[in-house]
Amino acid sequence: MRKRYSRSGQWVLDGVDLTLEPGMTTVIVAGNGIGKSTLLRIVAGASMPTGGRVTDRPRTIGYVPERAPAAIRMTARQYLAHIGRMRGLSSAETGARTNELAERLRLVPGPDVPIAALSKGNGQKVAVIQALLKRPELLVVDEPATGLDAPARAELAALMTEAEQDGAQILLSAHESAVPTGRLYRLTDGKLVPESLRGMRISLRPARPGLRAADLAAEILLEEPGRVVVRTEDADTFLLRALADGWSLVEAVS
Ligand SMILES: Nc1ncnc2c1ncn2[C@@H]1O[C@H](COP(=O)(O)OP(=O)(O)OP(=O)(O)O)[C@@H](O)[C@H]1O
Repeated sequence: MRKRYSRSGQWVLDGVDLTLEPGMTTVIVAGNGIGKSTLLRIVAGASMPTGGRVTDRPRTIGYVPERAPAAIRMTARQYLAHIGRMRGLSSAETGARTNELAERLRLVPGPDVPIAALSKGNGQKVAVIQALLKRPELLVVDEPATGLDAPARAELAALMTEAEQDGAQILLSAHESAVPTGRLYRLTDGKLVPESLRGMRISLRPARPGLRAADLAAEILLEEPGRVVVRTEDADTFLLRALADGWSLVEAVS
């Protein structure tokens, strides 16, 4: 899948290939402005990719965006009643689940005040409640740590574990400072690199055109055009062998 926001703009996502599994949490880690929200919006169906597509997306999707819409004049309960109707829940089911989740997340002062009058963190709790109102088969949470106090973060973690145990596919984004547990991928240069592949990225010029770095050494974790990723502890051995074979070093970044 690829995504850019204008015809001549940079690719924010440039060849992302990701499979989510039921009952498993997948975490995308990257710094600010790299494209985490872009990827999560596309997976949740809130935005279209420029190229490629999302296949077999489950029917019931819970999506918690990074910033909850704040300017809603309805009360949280009215808004959640509306979401419950759209998801095919009865008013009794919606009411019971609203009360349960509002209590667990400690929504203050409660679901009966206008969303616009809630604090930022409590507005975020309403965004979490709407995503979990009907048990999601796909749960997408953009930076679960943002804006919530410690007890609410812990409760959200518990709710996500419950969703995982119910067999949901879960996709989260995070910064390095607060990485939840799960299968980790780093988003870098528009691509996903499994976290187990973290190490030294080494750009090389081959000794002769057409040579592949993978033929040089067994230590390579990932080969991309013009560069490889090797474990940091293997970097010296790999580089010495490459230089001895006549390759040139262009750049090495850990
Ligand atoms: N609607 C949009 N129109 C144009 N550019 C956009 C739009 N949304 C995001 N971008 C750009 O795409 C890039 C990735 O943004 P995105 O919000 O996906 O990053 P992020 O990794 O979630 O960042 P953060 O951690 O700061 O939330 C940024 O350069 C951003 O400016």
